[in-house]
Amino acid sequence: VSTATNIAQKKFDNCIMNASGVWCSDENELTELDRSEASSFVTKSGTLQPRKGNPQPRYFPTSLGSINSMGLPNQGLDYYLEVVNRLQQRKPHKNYFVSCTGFNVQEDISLLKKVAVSGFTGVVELNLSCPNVPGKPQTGYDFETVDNILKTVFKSYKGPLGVKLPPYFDIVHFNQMAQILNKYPLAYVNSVNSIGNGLYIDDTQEQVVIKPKNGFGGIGGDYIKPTALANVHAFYQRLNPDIQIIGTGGIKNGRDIFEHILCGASMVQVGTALMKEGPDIFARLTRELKAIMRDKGYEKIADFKGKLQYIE
Ligand SMILES: O=C(O)c1[nH]c(=O)[nH]c(=O)c1I
Repeated sequence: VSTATNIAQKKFDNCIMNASGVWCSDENELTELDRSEASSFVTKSGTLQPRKGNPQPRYFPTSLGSINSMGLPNQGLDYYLEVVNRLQQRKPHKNYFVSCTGFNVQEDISLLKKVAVSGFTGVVELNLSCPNVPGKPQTGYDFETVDNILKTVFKSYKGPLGVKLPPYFDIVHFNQMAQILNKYPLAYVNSVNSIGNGLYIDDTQEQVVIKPKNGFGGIGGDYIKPTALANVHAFYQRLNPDIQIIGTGGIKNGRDIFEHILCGASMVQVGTALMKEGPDIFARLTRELKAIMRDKGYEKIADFKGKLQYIE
């Protein structure tokens, strides 16, 4: 059986990789991902200037997942482009993803211009869903701004580009977002980012567990899998077929990956579980997915991608 896939007409020999923000903040972590069974990696979202991010503690793992309010700490887009462009010199090289995010549409344009002149030949992921920069609204929940950003971006950036979206919780919002997204030549939509502004409490100390924002942070892990699957399938049902879906959220075993692909995902990304288990997780996940495919008689992921059945 093969777990290979294609995104933006690029071949990946495995449909499993990291989620932006996890194990991808510097060259060391990116190199560890590159050496793992993951078929690619995406960098931490790069900004125009490096950022320290929010005060610690700003990440906390729980038995069912995680809460984070990192605050977009990163080395700056230039750093990630330098690392990735060096890795992509090797023969053969994998196809890589670089994530970036600006604080307004002009910054998004500047970031993409940097990518264009850098010689990067991979795929850009524009993060529209960071929930943890105090005072910065979730771009993905401002539909007019999303429309304006994509209209402006696609005037100047001609390379393969996907967007990272927050989770939506209303059918009308799925419809409205799909209507906007279908206007643009997107390579893919990546659903979902963490569920923003959750709260986890340590009841022995009667206290929150992260410092920023009085303990409010993005939720990942088991808590968000039903929401992630719904967003993957909702967009799979609504987007025109040349906009692919990357499924992120609640993946920690082969079954979770199988379900994301059943919902329509062409690639899946792992966040919280990767943070807990490290890059060895990709060998385990690949083994588990292949075992499920063998049991069910599927040769390749196209055999079951998007084939979720309803109850008539
Ligand atoms: O706080 C972060 O750095 C962060 N945390 C998330 O859970 N999602 C994001 O897109 C980002 I940019």
